[in-house]
Amino acid sequence: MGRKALFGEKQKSGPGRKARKQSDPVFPGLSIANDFKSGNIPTLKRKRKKNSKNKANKMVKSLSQPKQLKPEFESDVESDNASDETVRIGSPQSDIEESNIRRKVSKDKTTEKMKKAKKFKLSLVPVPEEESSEEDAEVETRNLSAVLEGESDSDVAMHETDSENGNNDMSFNQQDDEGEDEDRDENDVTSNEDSSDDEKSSDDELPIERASRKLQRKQKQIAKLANEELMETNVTNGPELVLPDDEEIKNELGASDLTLVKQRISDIIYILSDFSKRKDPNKSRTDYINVLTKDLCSYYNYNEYLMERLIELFHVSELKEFLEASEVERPVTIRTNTLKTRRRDLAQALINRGVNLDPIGKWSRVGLIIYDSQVPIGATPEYLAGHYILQGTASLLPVMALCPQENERILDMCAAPGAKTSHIAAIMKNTGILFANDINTDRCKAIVGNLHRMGVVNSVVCSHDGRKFTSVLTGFDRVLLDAPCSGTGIISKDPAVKSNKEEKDIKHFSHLQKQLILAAIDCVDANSKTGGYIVYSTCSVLIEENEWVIDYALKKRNVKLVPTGIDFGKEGFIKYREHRFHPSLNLTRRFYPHSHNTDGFFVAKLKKFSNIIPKSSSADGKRFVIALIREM
Ligand SMILES: C[S@@+](CC[C@H](N)C(=O)[O-])C[C@H]1O[C@@H](n2cnc3c(N)ncnc32)[C@H](O)[C@@H]1O
Repeated sequence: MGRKALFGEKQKSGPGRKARKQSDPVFPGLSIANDFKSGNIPTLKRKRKKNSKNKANKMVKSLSQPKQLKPEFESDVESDNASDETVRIGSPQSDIEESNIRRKVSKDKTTEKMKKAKKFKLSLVPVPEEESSEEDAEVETRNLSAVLEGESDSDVAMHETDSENGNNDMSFNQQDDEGEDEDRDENDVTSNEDSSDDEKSSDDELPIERASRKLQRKQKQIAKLANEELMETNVTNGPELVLPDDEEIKNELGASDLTLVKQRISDIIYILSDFSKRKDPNKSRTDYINVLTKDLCSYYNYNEYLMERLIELFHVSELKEFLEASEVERPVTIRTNTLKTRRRDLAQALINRGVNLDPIGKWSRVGLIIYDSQVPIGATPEYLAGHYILQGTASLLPVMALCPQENERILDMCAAPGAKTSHIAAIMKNTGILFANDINTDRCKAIVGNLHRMGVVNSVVCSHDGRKFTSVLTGFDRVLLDAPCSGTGIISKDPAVKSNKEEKDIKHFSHLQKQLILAAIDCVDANSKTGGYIVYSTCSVLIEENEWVIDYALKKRNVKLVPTGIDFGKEGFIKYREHRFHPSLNLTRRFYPHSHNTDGFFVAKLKKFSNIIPKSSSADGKRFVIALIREM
């Protein structure tokens, strides 16, 4: 697994880096050849002598065989020196001139490219000091950015050959660079790149030592450049920022260009991250937060209420990461249905169909991440045969926390469309009895369809209001409450959440969740021999739908929080603004798109230790119901 299947041959886009034909040799001068002919190179060591000899031989041979420039080379010279027609280079002098032209063109272009690279790669590019470093730096920049983007060597090679096909300038530069690299390797005498260092180092220095020294020098340059850039950014930020008033913000919002807004977001975040030092003395934190809220709303299309909740939830710099990650879709993941197949076999079958995949991670034995696929992943024969289900990574976590056992009686209180139900059934190995309930009868059809396809035979699908499920059945070993929620953790899937979830919606969900969790607890038998557990989960990141609900349940019922068994994710909050939650809320887990590359998710696991409903809570319960009625 993890190996990419080769389905169809890759189109050859040109010779590889190593195999590429070198451009015609370029001679900085004839002195070496003449020296060699006269035997006047006394200080060279044996290997260098050999290299020089080879090179001189090549030079002599080349001089005796006049060559024509290659078309791509010609076009480059032509473009930069329009008056120069294609030239036959037949004399040493013209070779030298040719070499100079080539070097000039190459240097100009390399410098230009370096400037571009510097602009986009920011701190990753070394400052060019001399021609050869520029060329090395460029190659390194390409490689480094390839590494950062997760490309393999072959990918880098592919880019190079692509550029060869598509862009003569690129091709010319690369060939020229490589040619010069080889010259340096072949003959250090003519290289001025390391001359000063070479003087310092001993003649016996190993190539690897020389390379290492060169690398260190580049790293220093990178650090220096990064620092300079940081300083530059800092200088333009902070004190120079003038906060606009409401009228100005309104006018800006009318404009289609959000560049100004984006810049101000960065500036304000910069100031807020060290407020006492960077603030304008005449402005308060609230002033900055107000403008930031408006700017973020207009830039990312959120309503103000939701943005305010998120600003309260995250540190400003983390908030931006969350917002950015919520704009990007999560990777496609599937869960192997172990009732029908094994992950290894499924992976192989899908690889054979042209799917590029990997296991999700060590923590799951059934999940697979799909990088790309030549077939629609929701319509393969394996899918139709129920060998897998499309399921987000985070949605595996509540079932793992529930930890179903064979032969138990389990309730999935809000089950549609049944992804988690079928996961539970698979872990139970189709034993015991599993109730899949959902208030929405239409959505219950989806549960039935999924359970059929997946070969689940231990389930009863029913449609009741979960809040009243105690009047239907109780005495379960475990209950999963994957509660209806605002969906603030899955904004990348449903961007409408950003604008359509208002305060009243969050309040509505929070109340519904509190009612559902009490019902879920009441459905569980505290004396279950194997269980007595309730798992609560949402795909929301808001405290009102998560920690508040659990804290409420802890007060109302004889339950305690226990570890979820998931060894990643962030701890739930135990304090939030003026609120203080039960300290055990640190046992709950939060998952975020920007930190875990999963949907935003919350998971809590409760153990019921008594079936008695605390008396005080019944009075509270009445008050709660009255409050609810008033709000409706
Ligand atoms: C987050 S979805 C459940 C997803 C499901 N667990 C899965 O993994 O496929 C929440 C579900 O709760 C259902 N729901 C909403 N209110 C309910 C209630 N009072 N009782 C039972 N189900 C309810 C909705 O119809 C919706 O299907």
